[in-house]
Order: sequence, then C-alpha cells, then structure tokens
Amino acid sequence: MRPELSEYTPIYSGKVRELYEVDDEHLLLVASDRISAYDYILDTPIPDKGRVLTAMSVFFFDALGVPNHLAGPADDPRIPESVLGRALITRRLDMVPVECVARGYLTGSGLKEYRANGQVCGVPLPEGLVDGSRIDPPIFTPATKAAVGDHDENVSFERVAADVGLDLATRLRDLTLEVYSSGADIARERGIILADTKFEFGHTSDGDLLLADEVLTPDSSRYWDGELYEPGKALPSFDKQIVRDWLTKESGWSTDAGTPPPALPADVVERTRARYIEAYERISGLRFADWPGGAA
Ligand SMILES: Nc1ncnc(-c2cnn(Cc3cccc(F)c3)c2)c1Cl
Repeated sequence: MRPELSEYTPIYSGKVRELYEVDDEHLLLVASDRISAYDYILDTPIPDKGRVLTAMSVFFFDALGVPNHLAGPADDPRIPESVLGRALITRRLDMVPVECVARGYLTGSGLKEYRANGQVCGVPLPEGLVDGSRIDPPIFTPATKAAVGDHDENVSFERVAADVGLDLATRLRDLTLEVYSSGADIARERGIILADTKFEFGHTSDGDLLLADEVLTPDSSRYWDGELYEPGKALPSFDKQIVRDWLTKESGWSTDAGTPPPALPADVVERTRARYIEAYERISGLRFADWPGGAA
C-alpha cells in the first residue's frame, strides 16, 4: 500500500516541479505536467510530461554512472500512486548554490554576453561566432540562482571560486563538463543535440559531492533536432517549438500582449506530448509504455 502525497511535507514548489520531505534523510522530487513558455506557466498541462522527464533523468543517471542523489527506483514503495512515474526518492543533500551550466553551442544568454564582450562567464571565445555556433570543447558557464521569477545571473569561474572555494569550484566545473559531454554524446548518436544544460550538485553529510536535481531533461537543457543542424544555425526547441509557434503565430496572442497566454488546443497538446515521448525513446532506446504510472 503506497502512502498518500499528503503524508509528506511540501518544502519547495517550483514552476513545474515540487519537492517534499519523506523523512530526515530523503526527499520526494515531483515533476508536474506543467509546461512553461515565454516565462509563463501555461494553463494547459501536457499529459505525461512529468513522467517522460522523470524517465529521462533516470536514464541519464544510470547511463552516466556519476554518483548521484537517487535513493530508490522509479517504483519505490514510498512513492504515492498519484505521482508514480513522475516522482523520485532522493537523498537529502546540502545543495551547492551554483547553477552549473555547460554549453556546447552558443545561444541564449551566452550569445547575448558574447555579442557584448566576446566572452561568456569570463571565458573568451573565437571571433565571428553566431547564434548556434558549436563551442568545442564545451565551456562551463555558471550562474547564481535567481530569486523566484528572475533569470539566473551568469557569473565567472573566479566568482564561483570566491563563493565556494577553488577546490569545489574546480570539481563542479570538471564534473559539469564531463557529465554534459557524456550525455551530449549519447543524445547526438541518436540524432538529438543537447546544446546546453544546467546541473545542480549537493553534499551528503559525509561530505560526498553528488549530482542532484534533474539531469539532461528538456526543462534543464536545450534539445535540438540534429537532422536540422547546420554550423552556426540555432534551432527551434525540439519539445517546446510547437507550443511557441502556436502561441505566437496562430493564437492571436503575442509576447508583448502583457496578458497570459491562452489555453492550448488539443492537437498542440498531443503533438507536444508526442515530441517528449519521441525524445525519450530515441535517446534511451527504451519504450515509454514500460515506464511506471501509465494509465492502468
Ligand atoms: N537531493 C536534494 N537535496 C536537497 N535539496 C534538493 C533541491 C532543492 N531544490 N531543488 C530544485 C527543485 C527540485 C525539484 C522540485 C523543486 F521544486 C525544486 C532541489 C535536492 Cl534535489
């Protein structure tokens, strides 16, 4: 008999995820079906998004072989029925307050910084790069966690070293680049480009540094369709572009409307759900139908 979610104490609610306390040593990390676009949480959920992204994290945690915070399987008996398949039991860690970002392609806030001063987070890049240019080898471009509703602030490695010490900053950088490169190689072999990603790490009470949070999901990474890539061409989001295009090209809404986006039509929801499942099945080689928590 599984416990009810109401038996666990909620300790954090993010835009699309929640965190609960299971006991002194363990948390329940829950991924919702909510989707965000243009910094709004849309009114319309994408059925199974939470389960797919949870399955992706578990695949990568297993594939990457890096010590991590998982403390049980996807069907752990401590996981309530209502969130089965989109929740994980994790060890409670002392989180390192650094957003550990790796970039293998230049776009987004990195591109903006590069255009302003030829570098990203203090890392100088070659001249002449454009949106979508490959950055090889990938670079570590950390950020400080922003307050709710704000964007993270890109900072230099030196600032991270000042905040957490040079040894830990060096370990964070090395681990971030190693895990990103391994994950990006796995995805690229299956036709999906992980342009960049954001990791979080935490310490156990014994002082071990573990990879935490979610890993290499479409919410923590930019997913591009590798078949569309040309050098220097930024690509639409593999998972979110259907929603973005409908919102900005068909719904009559615009990002400067100052009003929340409208509800999504059923076909946009279903096509987006299919994109998440496609990304998972292509990268993992597994069937999403085999993942826990599906319709009975
Ligand atoms: N193993 C851990 N130990 C302690 N804290 C965390 C932790 C804190 N914050 N976050 C981000 C987050 C993850 C999911 C749902 C949210 F609402 C927020 C993760 C973790 Cl993963």
